[in-house]
Amino acid sequence: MTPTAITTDRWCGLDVVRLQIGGAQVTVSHWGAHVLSWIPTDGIERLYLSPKNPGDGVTPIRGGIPVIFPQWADQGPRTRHGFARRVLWQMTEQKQDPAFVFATWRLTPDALPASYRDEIPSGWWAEVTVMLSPDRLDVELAVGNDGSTPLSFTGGLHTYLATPELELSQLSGLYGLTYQDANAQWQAVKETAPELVVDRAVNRVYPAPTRALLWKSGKVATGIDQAGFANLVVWNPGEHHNLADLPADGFRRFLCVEAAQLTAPITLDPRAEWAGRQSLVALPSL
Ligand SMILES: O=P(O)(O)OC[C@H]1O[C@@H](O)[C@H](O)[C@@H](O)[C@@H]1O
Repeated sequence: MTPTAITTDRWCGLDVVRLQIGGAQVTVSHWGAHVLSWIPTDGIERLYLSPKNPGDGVTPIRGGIPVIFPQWADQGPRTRHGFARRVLWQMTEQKQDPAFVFATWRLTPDALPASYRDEIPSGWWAEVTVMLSPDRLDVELAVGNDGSTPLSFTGGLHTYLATPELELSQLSGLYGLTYQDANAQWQAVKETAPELVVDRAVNRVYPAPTRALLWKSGKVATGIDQAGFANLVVWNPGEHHNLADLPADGFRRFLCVEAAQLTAPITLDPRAEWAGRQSLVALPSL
C-alpha cells in the first residue's frame, strides 16, 4: 500500500498543508488556496516560487499556482486578477486513498472584507480541490451560484512552471493555434513554432488546446492538460520586468502556462455550477 500523509507546516508566515503519497508531495497555502510546491516521485520541483515573496498576507504570492477569481488580470472593474488570491480559504475536506490524496478549500462571501464582497452579487461559492497521485497533480476550481441573480466571472489557474533556464526549455502542443498577443495590441497571430522557446516577454492568449502540452525543461518533462477552461495563457515578464517580488533574473526560472477563462466570461444562472481543471503529469527524465 502506498503511504500517504497530510501534515501542516508554515511558509513565509502562512499556514500551509502538505499532501504526500509514495514520495510525492504538494504544499498548499490556506491563504489563496494556493499551491506553492509540487514535487513528484523523481524528487524534482516542478513549480517556481519567488524567493522575494514578502509573505505579508497582503501581497499575492508570486509563483506556484495562484487561483484567479472572479476577474482575470485588469479586464474589468474588479480587483486585479481577483480577490481569491488575497484572502484566507477554509479547508473543508481531505481524503487519503491508496491511489491518491486530496484536499478541498472553500471560499464564500462571508469570509471576505466588505470591499471585495461588494464586487459581485452575493450567494456564490468557490472551491479549489488539489489532488495528488504519485506522478500527477490535478487542481480544480469550481464555482457555484446559490444567489438569486446571474453571476458572471473570469478566472484561472496561473501556474508557474519551473525551469533551470527558460531559453533552453520548450513548450510543445500549441502549433497551429491562433493566439491573441496581449503585448502587441491583442493582434491575432498563428502559432508556427512546433516547440515554443520563450526568449522575451510573452503574454499570449490561446484557445484551450484539444491535446495535452509537453513542457521540457532541464532533465525533466511535464505533461499539461486542462478541461473546462476556454483559454490557455502563456506569460513571462521578460528581462525588463519591474516586479518587486521577483528577482532581477527570476524571469529565467519559470514559464506561466495558465488554464484560464477570459475571452468569454462564465455566466451562472441561480443554482448553476461550473468547474475547470488543470492537470500536470510528471514524465520520466529525458
Ligand atoms: O503580477 P500579477 O498581478 O500576478 O500578474 C502577472 C501577469 O499575469 C498574466 O496572466 C497576465 O496576462 C499579465 O498581464 C500579468 O502581468
